[in-house]
Amino acid sequence: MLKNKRNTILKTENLSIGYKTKKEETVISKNINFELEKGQLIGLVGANGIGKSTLLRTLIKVQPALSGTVYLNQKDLRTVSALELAKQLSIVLTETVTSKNLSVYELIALGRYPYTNWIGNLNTKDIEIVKNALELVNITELKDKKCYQLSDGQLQKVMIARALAQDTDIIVLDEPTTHLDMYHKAYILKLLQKLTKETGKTIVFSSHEIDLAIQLCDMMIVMQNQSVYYDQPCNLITKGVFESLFPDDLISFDNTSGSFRVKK
Ligand SMILES: Nc1ncnc2c1ncn2[C@@H]1O[C@H](COP(=O)(O)OP(=O)(O)OP(=O)(O)O)[C@@H](O)[C@H]1O
Repeated sequence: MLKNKRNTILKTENLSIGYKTKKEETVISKNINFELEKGQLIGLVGANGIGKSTLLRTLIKVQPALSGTVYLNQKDLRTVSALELAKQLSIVLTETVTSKNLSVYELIALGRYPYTNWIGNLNTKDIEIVKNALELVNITELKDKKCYQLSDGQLQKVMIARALAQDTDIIVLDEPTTHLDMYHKAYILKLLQKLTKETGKTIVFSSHEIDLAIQLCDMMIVMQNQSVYYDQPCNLITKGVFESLFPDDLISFDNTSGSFRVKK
């Protein structure tokens, strides 16, 4: 049966990512091909330094592709203006929250910037969307707190609500579970899963929480030295992709439980 391509939100075609100076080009990864569909939760995993952040930065147009193409809603990313991009794609980078003096409400309201006038006045619809974002992430009671008063887990939820207020088709998060305890790692990823189902948005996140990603994601992008795999977690397990993710001297992947074990 032909797949319904209309649901594709973001697509890469023979994408090659890396860094270029006047003297040399360093290819971090190449032949990257995937199609992210509406309403899916997608986890991006791989060893330290393999290129996850480089890939995410290329997808959000912070750095150019070395070759190949990224399509956002069928349009070549190179031709998407900054304002169009802000209406279609939002980014959650908790490490870079510079405005911690703002209240939670004010920070989330900033998510409306692609739609408001230059003073940032919110109309009735904007206010409704901000309220809805607070409710979806279950942080309405935090709305008057200053961001510097929040724990890492609470701040992560606020940043997710800010991205929801931006009301884009796709939300990209770079390591949203860093600094969180086991419970809150699972909480945040489960929240992302719930949001994809309730809002129909596509959510892509990079993470070192491979076990959790296997349990919660619809699809996963697995980066290895020679290849980038894109498939459902169960298919990736069957193909043995996780077994070759790390050197096998310390940890091994258990196919039955879908998790890593330390070798004793
Ligand atoms: N600005 C840069 N210029 C040149 N090389 C870079 C730059 N930033 C990162 N790299 C290199 O690109 C490779 C991939 O780095 P990247 O940060 O994308 O990996 P990662 O998978 O996100 O790593 P981690 O899991 O440790 O965060 C590394 O070898 C890194 O040294």
